[in-house]
Amino acid sequence: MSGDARNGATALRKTAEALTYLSGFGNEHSSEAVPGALPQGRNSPQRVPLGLYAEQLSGSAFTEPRAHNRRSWLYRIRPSAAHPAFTRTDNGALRSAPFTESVPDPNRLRWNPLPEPAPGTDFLAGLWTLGGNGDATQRTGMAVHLYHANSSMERVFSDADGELLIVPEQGGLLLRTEFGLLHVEPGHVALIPRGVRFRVELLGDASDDARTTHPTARGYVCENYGAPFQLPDLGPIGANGLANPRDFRAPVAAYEDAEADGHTAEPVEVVNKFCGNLWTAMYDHSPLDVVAWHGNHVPYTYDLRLFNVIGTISYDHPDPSIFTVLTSPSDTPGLAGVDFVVFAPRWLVGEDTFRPPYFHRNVMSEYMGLIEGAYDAKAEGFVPGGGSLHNMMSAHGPDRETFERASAAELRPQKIDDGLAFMFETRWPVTATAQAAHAEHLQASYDDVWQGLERHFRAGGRP
Ligand SMILES: O=C(O)Cc1cc(O)ccc1O
Ligand SMILES: [Fe+2]
Repeated sequence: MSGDARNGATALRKTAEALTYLSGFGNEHSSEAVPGALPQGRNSPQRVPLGLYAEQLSGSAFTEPRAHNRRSWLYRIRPSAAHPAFTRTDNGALRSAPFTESVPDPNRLRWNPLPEPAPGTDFLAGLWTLGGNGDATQRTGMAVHLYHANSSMERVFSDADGELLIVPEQGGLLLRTEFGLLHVEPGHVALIPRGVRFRVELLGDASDDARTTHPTARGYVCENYGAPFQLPDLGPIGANGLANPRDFRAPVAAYEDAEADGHTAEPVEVVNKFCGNLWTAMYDHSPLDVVAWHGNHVPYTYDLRLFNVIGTISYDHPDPSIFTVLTSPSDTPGLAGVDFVVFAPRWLVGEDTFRPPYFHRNVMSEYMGLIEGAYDAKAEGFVPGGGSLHNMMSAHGPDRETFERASAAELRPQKIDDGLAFMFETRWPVTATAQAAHAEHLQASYDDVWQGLERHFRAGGRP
């Protein structure tokens, strides 16, 4: 990395670390980068302050119930409508629902991390689809993507097909969005709502040493075609707990204006994912030109280590739905299109209890990833940046080594704080893409982790 590039990365990180945010989940936020830019008392005045254009961005139908209604008003230098025609561009390794390249596979599958990307791979080019379900054109289902990038985006991306839940595993990210800037590090997540334009810039590792090497970024993305993620109901848990609403952070308004001092704006490539395909157009200005905004269809971040973990203080452990950070409800109450679940550091105190995840078969399909460290059901082979897929009704649970260790362990209070795992759990089976089903980094003998689980049964006697 050249001295200039290093200074650039350091400056970018300083920008990221100095950001301020608005607090709260689902709020009616408002923000202005220039005082007086936000119209007061109405959304669409005859003339918008400072000569801005008013524009509504709808994330729900106008007519959806108030509790589900999502829209924001953006006050921008140019209206979004001022752009040339989009033309098709290469989808790269991005695939969309319906997933028809492979037959749905009942086998337990596990992948190692993605291989190194070619030089100059930005976040968008680095997206690699593992699989998913539903239909992007019907706004149902979800896709699991991974990304591995080594270059900041210069172009801008938006996804008409769904919202993007970005789960970094390596490398900090600066997200420049229409609503302002967001900073995420591994252990945080970011949510870009449907249709919101953004650019991903790479910050590298938070430690100084790593910043002297070329920044790379790796992680996971859940593309949710269905209803926007919301906080789960808490039921008997009460009014507090799990992910607390005030810990979600939305950006403050910030805009790009290359023409500010009479300069000519550089053309900006804008890529739009629409019904499964990528489309591109060259804009004569940056679409990240929103000077003020208000509304509830906004991007946000959340630090997973702030998750208030609830579990047993007697015996057994609750089903992992107790670890739900965000849920996308489907049309059947209690049955999520997709849940985002985190296995955060926590104490295990259950008495006379097999403490790791139990053996089970689940009508829901579970994709699991690892952000850091280890996961308590797997002694080895499930590594940060890798992932496992336990599809509808497939039998899974602790590997042999974990089973033997946990069955013999002395049950003292034990802190699990050596890892951060997550799950995208969906009501529909996940069909792998061809590239995932035939990937070199697909593990050949995952089934073997359950080999050698010996018979201990003796009729008429205790083992
Ligand atoms: O499969 C997994 O590891 C996730 C999981 C954890 C747990 O404690 C119970 C059920 C479950 O699906
Ligand atoms: Fe499971």
